[in-house]
Amino acid sequence: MPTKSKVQEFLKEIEVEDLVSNFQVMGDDIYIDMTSHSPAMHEKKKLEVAMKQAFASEFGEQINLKLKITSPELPATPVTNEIKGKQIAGIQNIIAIASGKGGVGKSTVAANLAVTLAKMGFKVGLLDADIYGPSVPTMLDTEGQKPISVEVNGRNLMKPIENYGVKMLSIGYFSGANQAVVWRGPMASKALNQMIRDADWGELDFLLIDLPPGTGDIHLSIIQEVPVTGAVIVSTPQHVALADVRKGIAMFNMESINIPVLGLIENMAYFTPEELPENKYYIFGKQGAQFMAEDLGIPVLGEIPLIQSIREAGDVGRPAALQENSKISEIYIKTAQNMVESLVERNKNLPATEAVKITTMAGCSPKK
Ligand SMILES: Nc1ncnc2c1ncn2[C@@H]1O[C@H](COP(=O)(O)OP(=O)(O)OP(=O)(O)O)[C@@H](O)[C@H]1O
Repeated sequence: MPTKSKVQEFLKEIEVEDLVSNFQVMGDDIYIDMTSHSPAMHEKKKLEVAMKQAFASEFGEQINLKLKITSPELPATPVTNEIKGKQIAGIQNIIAIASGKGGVGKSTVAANLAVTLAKMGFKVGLLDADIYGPSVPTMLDTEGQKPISVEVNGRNLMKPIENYGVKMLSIGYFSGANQAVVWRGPMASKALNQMIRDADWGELDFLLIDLPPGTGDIHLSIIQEVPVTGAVIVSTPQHVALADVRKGIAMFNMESINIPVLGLIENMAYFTPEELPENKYYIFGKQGAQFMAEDLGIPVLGEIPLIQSIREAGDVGRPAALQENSKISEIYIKTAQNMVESLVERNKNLPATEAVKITTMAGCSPKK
């Protein structure tokens, strides 16, 4: 038969003591008043089921657990963003690059941003989480390479492949990558988690994660398990693409996720012919992203033109932003600076974490 002190001990053991405001034991009846972590109905239900199971296995099926679970008091001040998931030693900032829709150039933008940040003197990693269509190996000319295993502090870790000053991992480097298309969410997120946590990334200022397009369960599991500092959304100016941006942003703003959106990058914002670099043709419409960003209260970090050489550069594995003193490299430097500034702004809202260190690099200028 449970006693009050045994119940007290058990509440401590299962680490819910701080949620319990009152409890009584009367024979096999145990009354517990407690508060859930979140007001969401499913959270309360989850807590109830977990408590019932735990008590039945500790004190026997005959006990009668009478739970009263109330919602936590909503804080008077708005909740500040917090870093989710366990910190990854050595990695200062994890940025998710997302798009509401496929084919908007998210991977191209991620690859160009990565090489630009590296050129600016940051230590950069790029994780290709687009397991259904990995493009990092092609875009950064590392196709066919195989990450080796290294021993670090007694653990066998994957060593990321390196090119253009960027460390990278992609499912595309592993045999069986073709099977990834049939993977379900949990398998995919397990593979990704390994590429994040069982890899020798070393010290990084930024780990960019090229997410798959859309807003599926892979996204949810990555962004819930990985301590993402902020998200960058890539879109083209068309209405259909912009409509999906709202969905992407809504996902990051979900109560259980709450990852700040650092801003929007408008890709293929206008067309510029190679021979007339000052001419801009807004073939997909003008300022759509600008209006949407204003509406959603997020900054536009950059407007990347539609240029033939961006596509060609992606195909040959040398991101266009690497072309010294070109318009496109200038645009990417400005975009990366805006992203860092937005990150600094975001980090002001944070409790002191590793991520805050980047504030010392505010307004960073490109390496000479
Ligand atoms: N600004 C640009 N100018 C010209 N071509 C571009 C530009 N951005 C991307 N592209 C080209 O568009 C195609 C699609 O780009 P990319 O693979 O980066 O899209 P994505 O959004 O990552 O696609 P998905 O996530 O659906 O695989 C590529 O051929 C790429 O070279």
